[in-house]
Parts: sequence; structure tokens; C-alpha cells
Amino acid sequence: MKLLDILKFSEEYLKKYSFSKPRLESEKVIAHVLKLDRIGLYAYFDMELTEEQKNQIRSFLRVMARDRAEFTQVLKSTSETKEVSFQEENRELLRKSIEYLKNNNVIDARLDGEYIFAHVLGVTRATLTLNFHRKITEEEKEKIKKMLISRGKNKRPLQYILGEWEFYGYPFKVDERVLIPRADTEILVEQCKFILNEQENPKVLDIGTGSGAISITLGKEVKKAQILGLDISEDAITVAEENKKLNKVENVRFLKSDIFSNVVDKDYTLIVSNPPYIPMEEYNTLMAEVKNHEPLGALTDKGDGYYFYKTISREGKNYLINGGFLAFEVGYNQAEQVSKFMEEDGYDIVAIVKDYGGIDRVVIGRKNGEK
Ligand SMILES: C[S@@+](CC[C@H](N)C(=O)[O-])C[C@H]1O[C@@H](n2cnc3c(N)ncnc32)[C@H](O)[C@@H]1O
Repeated sequence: MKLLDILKFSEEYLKKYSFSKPRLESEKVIAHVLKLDRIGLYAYFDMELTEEQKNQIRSFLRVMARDRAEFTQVLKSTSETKEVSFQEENRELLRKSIEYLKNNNVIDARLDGEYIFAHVLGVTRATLTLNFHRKITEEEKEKIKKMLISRGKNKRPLQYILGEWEFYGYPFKVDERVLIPRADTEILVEQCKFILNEQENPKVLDIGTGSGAISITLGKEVKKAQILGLDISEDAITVAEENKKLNKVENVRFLKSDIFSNVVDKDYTLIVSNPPYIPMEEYNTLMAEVKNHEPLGALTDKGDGYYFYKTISREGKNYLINGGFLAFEVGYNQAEQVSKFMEEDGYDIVAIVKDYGGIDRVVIGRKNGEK
């Protein structure tokens, strides 16, 4: 059956049901099914239609006749019905995915599941379910599945799976080459900001910069500061440079250096560091997510956890101006010992700041210039 025959048939059919514009309505139906422009339909009058196309046209006509409704109304209500069924299908898919993560002992299964869906669908987590009105394509389902397995079975941290994570409201690319920036470290940054805002042209040295989280955030937040972030890991420097570009920050540079080995200037206003501080014996007890995926050299000093504090405190004096500051993030039980080392080295302890869990997390000393 050719298109013209179908058109005639359809017109007659709608006439029988007293449609006022049967020809126009028929053209709309056919143009929609064949994905053609209605005005140009005549150019396809000789076209043979497939069985499926004919069936689709018939079913539209039947519904229009049954409901005495014009084509556009019918189309609207069928797509609304579809939206409802996509909503249900997608919610069910999300529910099963969360269940899968739970069964694989993922602690924040719901959060992680939602982040994975949002990432693949290209929306924010907050608006995820608002975007469930459309079909999730097979390709997207495949991506979601791979990410779920990576999270559930391989215990890869969510942040590495997504490839990007927020720190202090800024985006940071992260993967296995660098430590995932933690919320606790935002407290360290906050304290450094207070100090730097009071200084005229502050110079900052960030030791063990990793993804560049501390350096870049301070660079964004304190425009008058000049910041040098260093790391012993070439890979970390590469990631930090990428993050510098991502955040379009000008007042930050990065340098490969083993603590102070390549640092030239001796007039820093502030030295800040979140060094590897987990003692080796504790390292072995860490969760699989951390131990098997985050860089060992970013987590532990392979000793008692104090190597970097002692070294940076002792040598740091030579790189600070008189009255300059040394700010450390410390492990849950290290604040007292770190303060002691710093006092012995000639710093006055000016603040010990707690994290959101009430644990002493940041120690800040000021070089007193007498030792
Ligand atoms: C705990 S991570 C901190 C990363 C980042 N600053 C943050 O807070 O998210 C410690 C960093 O110190 C670096 N590091 C380890 N040993 C170092 C050394 N001898 N000299 C300089 N950096 C070092 C590691 O590569 C790692 O990037």
C-alpha cells in the first residue's frame, strides 16, 4: 500500500467519525509516523509503507476516533503516558542499583548510586529524579553498570570513578595519582585564609600539594597571595597543573620537590601542609577503598606518622619570615605531639582547631624569631 492510498483511507475513516478537517488530521498522523514534514508529504505519495508504519497509523486513527480527539491531543497524552512509564522504569533501575551497592557493603550506597546516575545522565544529583522523564539509553545503562561494578566489586572510590570532586566549592580532577581532597582539609584552608587576609603581599608554600586542592583554593580565595605548591610525585604535579587550568587561577605555581630540596625563596609568610601522616601500622587497617586505590606515598610516612611534621617544623623556620606561620593538618591523635615539636623548634602555638567531628585537626604555629 502506497502513502497516497493510506492518506485516502485515513481521510475517509476520520470523516466517518465527523472530524471537521479529516485530510489535515490524516496528514499530521502520517507525517508524524514517517518522520516527514507534513507540507512536503506529496513528494512521497508513491512511497510503500512498512507493516509497522501502517500499524502505527491505524492505532493513532483508532484512538482519535475513540476519544474524538485531534492528533496533537492524542500525541500529547501518549507521550505523557510514556514519561510516566520512564519515571517508573528509571526509579526502579536506581533502586536496584542502590541495592546492589548495599549488598556489596558500600557505606553510602544511596549517595554513590545517585552520583553515578547523575554523572552518566549529565545532570546534578539534586535534579536527578526530575530528569527521569526520559528513557535511559542502552549505552548509558552500560556505563552505569560498569561504574556500579567498579564501585561495588572493586571498591574503587566514587571520586575516582567520577573523575572529579568538589573541594571548597571548586572542581578538582582526581584519579589514582592523587589523594582525594577531604572535607577536613577545608578547615585548614579556612584558617589559612584568615591569616593571609591580614597580610600585605603574602607568599605561601604548600608542601605535598597532591591534586593542588589547598594551593588552588587559597589562590582563588586570596587573590593577593602568591602560592607555590610542591610535591615529590611527578604525577601529582601533572594533576595539580590540570586543576590549575580547570580553575583558571593565575597566582599559583607548582614545583617537583622532596620537601624543601628545590625550594629557593626564604621569605614565605605561610607554610601549609597536609602531609602523609598515617603511621605504617595503622595503614594496614585502612578500608579497601583507601588502601587499594589512594597513593601509599600520600597516606603514610612508612614510619610513626611524624616524619613530615618534624622535618617541616625544623627546616621550615629557614624558609619563613619572622612572624611567619606554619599550619598543619594532623591525624586524629597527633595535635599534642605536633604542637610539642613545633614549640621545641621555636614556634608559638597560636591555634589548635577542631574538625566537624570535634577532633583537633589543625595546628598553627608562629615563628617567634628567637631560635
Ligand atoms: C595527604 S596528601 C595531601 C594532598 C593535598 N594537599 C590534599 O590535602 O588533598 C600528601 C601529599 O604529600 C606528597 N608527598 C609525600 N612525600 C613527599 C615529600 N617527601 N616531599 C613532598 N611531597 C611529598 C604526596 O605525594 C601527597 O601528594
